[in-house]
Amino acid sequence: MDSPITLQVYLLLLIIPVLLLLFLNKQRKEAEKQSPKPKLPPGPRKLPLIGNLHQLGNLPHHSLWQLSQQYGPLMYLQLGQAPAIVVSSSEIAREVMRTHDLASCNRPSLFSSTKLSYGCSDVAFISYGDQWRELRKICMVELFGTKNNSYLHSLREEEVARMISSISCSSSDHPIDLSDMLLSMANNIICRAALGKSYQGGGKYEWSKLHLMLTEVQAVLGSFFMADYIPCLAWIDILTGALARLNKNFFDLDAFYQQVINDHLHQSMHSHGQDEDIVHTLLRLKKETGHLTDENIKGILMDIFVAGSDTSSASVEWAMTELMRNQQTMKKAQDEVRKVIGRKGKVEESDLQQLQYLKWVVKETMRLHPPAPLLVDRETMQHFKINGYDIPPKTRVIINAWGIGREDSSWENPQEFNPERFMDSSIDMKGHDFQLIPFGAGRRICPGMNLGIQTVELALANLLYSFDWRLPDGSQDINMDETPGVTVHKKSPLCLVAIKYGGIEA
Ligand code: HEM
Repeated sequence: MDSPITLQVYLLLLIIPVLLLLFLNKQRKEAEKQSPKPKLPPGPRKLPLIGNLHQLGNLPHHSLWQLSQQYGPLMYLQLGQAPAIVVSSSEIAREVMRTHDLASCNRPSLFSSTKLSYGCSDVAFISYGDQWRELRKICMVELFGTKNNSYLHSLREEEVARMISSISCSSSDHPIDLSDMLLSMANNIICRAALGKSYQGGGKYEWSKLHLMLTEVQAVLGSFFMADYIPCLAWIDILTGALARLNKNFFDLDAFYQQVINDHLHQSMHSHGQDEDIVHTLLRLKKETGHLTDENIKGILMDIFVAGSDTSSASVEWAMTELMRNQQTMKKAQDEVRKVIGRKGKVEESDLQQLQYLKWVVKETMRLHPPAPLLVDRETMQHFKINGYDIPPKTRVIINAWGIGREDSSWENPQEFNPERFMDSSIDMKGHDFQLIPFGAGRRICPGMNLGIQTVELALANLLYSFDWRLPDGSQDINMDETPGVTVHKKSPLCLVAIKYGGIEA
């Protein structure tokens, strides 16, 4: 007797969800009719599920630049499930990073970066808001600002001098791996700034191990994209081992940072002010303000190690590469520095103001080879309009600084390496002129910009002053291929023969 009733119940259970879906669909369609569809920027057709991900290629700054030639400087893409705009002109960059900076200065919450930044407890990946403002102020005022000037200044001079002396010791018949030397120099500056006296050229903290872990982190950040773009396909990251690699890296790095912090707690704190390393400053602020957590401190350390060293070394590497391919420019830069410094023996930071041509060389290098060619992804928080197009909230913002540096309308013969183009120009690279934005612009501009620029200028000036450079016997040209990743390096290391410049000895 029960069975007809049970059948009716089953039927009802089936019909109700179907009716509900139909009802919701009708509601959605009506709502769409009432509010007109947003007018999105143009962009290429997308495939189901992956959208335009397949069009990013190995070197996304190149592929996106190509696409922008067809679809324009404000382009709309669907990256898996993430809607994104790609900005490829200085005018649109100004609109985004100045006019609509507040609406577009969030960071997307990515699976890999969230994990590595201790759940976005750092500065680079934390969402825009009060906590970001507070951490950022600590970076600008306490870590990289005038308070620490003299400490950072002496670290830079010591480490550049150390690099120059180890190049001097190499045989003038054999090529040296300049890329590797530059990376060690930049790493030593950052490690000593962060860890202070505990870090003596490696020693206790095994820099080589940390460096390997960080290199792997960069690779993971760049390649871990299934979970970041198509969450329902995250299992592919599990199968390919990306998740295991990420977990291992995080585990190793966390152990390293924990050890650093424990050791610092057992050391006597330097008095507030000169010569206080970054970890000591952060631990002091934690005690004084009660606002910082250990997660914040470890997150900021991660930012500094990941963002601070290979960006500077990559810039000098590219500058030397371009100068080797443009021997007349090399000669002008060397003549200038040798004339200004004379027989003093080394370039000091106080000399840099007089090296006008060298500064143009650095700007020109940053134009053609910004170390982070797509900056760091932002995400919009509110709706806004650019050139009549709607930009909805929660849209990723990708700014192609590499492409903007090659824009025909801003630069004459943009592919040419020509530092003289800055002769009668006031364009700087500090976020005011949107044609040249290697450090980004607006609220999220790089807080380590001054430290980065000083390191690059000082290292390059000393390399040009102290040595003449030639390609190893048998090599005709330099390979300009780039490595994929957040920071772009030369694919093959820059190997050169260094010949000590005779004009230095008195
Ligand atoms: C040549 C050297 C450097 C270059 C080219 C560079 C480039 C950049 C770029 C493009 C951004 C993203 C800006 C944006 O979103 O608009 C950034 C952010 C950042 N950089 Fe640098 N950087 C350099 C050196 C450094 C150094 C030395 C440090 C620290 C020691 C550093 C720490 C950071 C941090 C913490 C952020 C995140 C800021 C935020 O989201 O609020 N950078 N950098």
